[in-house]
Amino acid sequence: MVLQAIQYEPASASSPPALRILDQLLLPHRTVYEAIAGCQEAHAAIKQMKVRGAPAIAIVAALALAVEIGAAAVAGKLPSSADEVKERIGDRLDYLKTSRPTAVNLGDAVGKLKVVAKKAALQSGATAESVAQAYIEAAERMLVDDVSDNKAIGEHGARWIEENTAAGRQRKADKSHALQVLTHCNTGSLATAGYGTALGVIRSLRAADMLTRAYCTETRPYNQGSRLTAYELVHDAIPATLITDSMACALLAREGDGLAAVVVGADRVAANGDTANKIGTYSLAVLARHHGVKFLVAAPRTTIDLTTASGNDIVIEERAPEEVTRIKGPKVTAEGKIQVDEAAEIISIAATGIDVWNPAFDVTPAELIDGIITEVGVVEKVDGRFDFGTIFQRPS
Ligand SMILES: CSC[C@H]1O[C@H](OP(=O)(O)O)[C@H](O)[C@@H]1O
Repeated sequence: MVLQAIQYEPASASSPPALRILDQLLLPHRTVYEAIAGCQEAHAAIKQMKVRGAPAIAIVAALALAVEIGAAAVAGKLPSSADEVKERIGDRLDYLKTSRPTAVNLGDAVGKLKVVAKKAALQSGATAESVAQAYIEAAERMLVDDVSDNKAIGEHGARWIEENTAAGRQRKADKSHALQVLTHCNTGSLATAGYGTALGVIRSLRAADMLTRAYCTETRPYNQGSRLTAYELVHDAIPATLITDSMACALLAREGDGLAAVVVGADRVAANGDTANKIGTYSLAVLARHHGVKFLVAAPRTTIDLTTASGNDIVIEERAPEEVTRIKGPKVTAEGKIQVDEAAEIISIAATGIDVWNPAFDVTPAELIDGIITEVGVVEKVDGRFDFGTIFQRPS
């Protein structure tokens, strides 16, 4: 079974495109796909984090509008002119962009897709249908491009670790040596269109027989690590160990050179390399630096935001207190049987009346980042500074 956060069927002669998302609030014990008929459903699913992950959010938003437009076209209910379709596309994309603020991929996709619609509407002989079709094709290309980008990220990251870490060099020379990696949150097939970014690096290391073990943090409070990354690693039969977020320091102290790198994803990389990622990432970067372990960010170029100067300018989403004070999951019998077919239990784990701070992300300063792995190569600091100028000229 291929793990897919997103299932999409292109339009046929008689039926519009169809989109379904895997409801990640029910993973790992229940696999339920939910149909997304348009922008409202997509906005709600993204806001509730039924689907999450910077690339996946952008792709689901883009495809939800493709489904909406495709359905209108099949029903003969598109606005009558090319310009009206272009305006409708712009308005719906602006609405989708409000679903979550921190990940730049959504905003990047919105900007690019608006340009597609604008250019299509300016074509001589443009019609409502031609603008609609141009948009749908561009949205569908995002799904395909993301998987190929992630596989390239995986390869670049694996090669960098092999060449730039003691464990990598030892493991390449002698397979009796261990090479372990620690990752945070979920950056795999459940956060993207497939394969993943940081988890893509782990997959590529494993495919090259370089990886002996992956460690994943549980990533409180949403538990992307224990519910999603652990699920992906078990699914792929990659030797892996789950730790609580608070165990990371003891792990780095225990594992020494055998732990080659901490590899994480990103939601927004600012122009100076400061990186917003899941809450807890910054503390891992500090620990990695203290223990002499490489700290790597894996992200496609669509996550690099040259219009945001530094981490100080990144809006950090704050989420509901209940995500911290409650946990939800299936009951477990005294014999240890997980009751997946019964309604999930919601359990309070905090004192009533306590104030809660629940930022979904934090910012890791560029100074603590050893490399940013993209689909066109690994960017390292030169004279202490990241310069992304060249990577946007490189062909994918
Ligand atoms: C390749 S996913 C990037 C990023 O998205 C996750 O956040 P969330 O689960 O809240 O959408 C996490 O920060 C990942 O590193």
